[in-house]
Amino acid sequence: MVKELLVHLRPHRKILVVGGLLGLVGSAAGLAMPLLAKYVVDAFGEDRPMTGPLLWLTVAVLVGAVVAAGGSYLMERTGENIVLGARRGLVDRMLRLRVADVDRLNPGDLLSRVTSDTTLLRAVLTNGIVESISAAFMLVGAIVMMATMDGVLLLVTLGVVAVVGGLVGLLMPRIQRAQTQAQEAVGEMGSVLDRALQAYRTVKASGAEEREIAVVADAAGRARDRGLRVAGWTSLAGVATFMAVQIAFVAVLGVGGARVAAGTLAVSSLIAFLLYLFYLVAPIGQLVQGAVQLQQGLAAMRRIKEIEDLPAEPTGVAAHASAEAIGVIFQDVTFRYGDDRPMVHDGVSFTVPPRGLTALVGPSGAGKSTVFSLIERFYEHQGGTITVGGRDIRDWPLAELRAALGYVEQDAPVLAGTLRENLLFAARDATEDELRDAIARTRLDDLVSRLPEGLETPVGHRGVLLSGGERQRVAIARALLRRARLLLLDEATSQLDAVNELRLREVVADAAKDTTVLVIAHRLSTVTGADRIVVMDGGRVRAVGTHDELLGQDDLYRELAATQFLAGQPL
Ligand SMILES: Nc1ncnc2c1ncn2[C@@H]1O[C@H](COP(=O)(O)OP(=O)(O)OP(=O)(O)O)[C@@H](O)[C@H]1O
Repeated sequence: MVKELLVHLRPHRKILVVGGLLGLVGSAAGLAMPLLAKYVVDAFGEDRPMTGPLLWLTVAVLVGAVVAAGGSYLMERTGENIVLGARRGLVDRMLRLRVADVDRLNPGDLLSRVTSDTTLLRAVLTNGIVESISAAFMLVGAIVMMATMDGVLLLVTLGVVAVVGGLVGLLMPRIQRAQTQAQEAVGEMGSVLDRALQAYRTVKASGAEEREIAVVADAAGRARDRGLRVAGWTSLAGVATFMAVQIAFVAVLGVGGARVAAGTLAVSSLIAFLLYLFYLVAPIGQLVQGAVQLQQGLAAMRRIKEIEDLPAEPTGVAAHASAEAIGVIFQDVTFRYGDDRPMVHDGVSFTVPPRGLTALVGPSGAGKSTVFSLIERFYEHQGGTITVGGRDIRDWPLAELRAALGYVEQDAPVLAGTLRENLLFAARDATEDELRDAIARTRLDDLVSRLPEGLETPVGHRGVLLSGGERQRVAIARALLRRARLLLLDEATSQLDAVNELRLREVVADAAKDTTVLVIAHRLSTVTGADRIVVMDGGRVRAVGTHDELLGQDDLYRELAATQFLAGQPL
């Protein structure tokens, strides 16, 4: 794990070395001060002029302060760049993960890894490692200087420091464990908050505000408790450090005083030694702090690595080869969402020829949406073959396959931004004419003319300013602009008003003239207009035919048509 931490440091090593050197120069200037103070005291005792030593002392203070400030700025800057690098890497990986892996993860927890864990990384990489190096330098420097003053006093000091160092070392694994738990708690809090915000309207409509607030507050409380545990162990390490220096101070004062009385040690040497001893406080504190930060960084690194280690989908840019409609063939396809999950597709076979409208119908849970997920290769089917455009789906480069498909989800998500940005989301290079054509084909002209700023009107976070029917038409326009060769449309289950429903039907029928349209149908009007209907039940295809054929042949279809579809038209 330490190696992984260093990987993040590598690109910044030059600047870190410069910053580190500046820190060292600053420390060296600081280190020289007790010595210069000794000269001042000696000069005072020996009646020599003090101007020289005093001048040096002032120069050392100034140089030390300026150089240390410059070094610390460089380090902070590098820290920000390291966080930026880690965040970019993490976000890049997150958006390329496989859908199956994202299903298991939680959006709120993922967010906390990008925001909070990366910040911890900064502390360990800059303050932690670099300041620890300069602290170690200070420590060694101070010890060398102390050795030149008096060997006996040095041994007394080192003895005390070693005992405390051992004790602090024992605390480190506990700090790391507590920090991991604290970060997990922050992730959990993100998850529950995300859940409440995603279902914001449902929460309000259910009068569940209090309950949800309590759940999030609970999670926040857990994060606090675990944070406190980290603080507890860290404080203990701090107390041990403080005690070490105090005990050493008393011991040195006792032993040193006796040696001064015996005439084996000069008073100035004892003063300088004691000053060095106090100089040890900061670097020892810094080293302990560095070790704590290292534990925190390792905990954060573990959570970042968990995501970075997940496999990513292959990347690639799809050349838009053709806009020719393509068909789909499912042949004895088997699929389940996990080894311990039930079969969702248990030998699904059907053929959708190029062009025309094919409707998928079946009771809830029959596996209809899964058909779309497999065509988009959000998941990999386990048995049988899926052929798209005459080519096994596994032989398609992923980016090329998805470029050939248009996918309209049931709740047709609209992203924040303007209507234009939403329409061009899947086809950034579409021309103004193509855009106008898609708007006309999806009967969105009304909407555009009604919106205060037309296409440039922001449609709100998740498209809250649009109706359900409008959102679906925007999503279809998006798919058309992508010049989808196969349009996968999961029809909204929500009731649409007659005008919206008619428009949507016209749009779909229109698209089916030159594109293959596969629609998960929830409306009778859709199936009556379909060229063919595939009836799914319990992970299998039980019948294929037109509406009239199926009414005569298939009991389930007859029942579905009578009960499940909206009875908008007489049978
Ligand atoms: N991401 C997933 N992970 C695990 N199981 C899933 C996942 N998506 C769907 N399932 C399960 O697979 C089965 C088929 O789901 P699917 O969404 O394909 O059905 P459907 O026919 O589209 O149903 P509906 O009309 O209600 O949307 C269901 O039992 C569902 O619980």
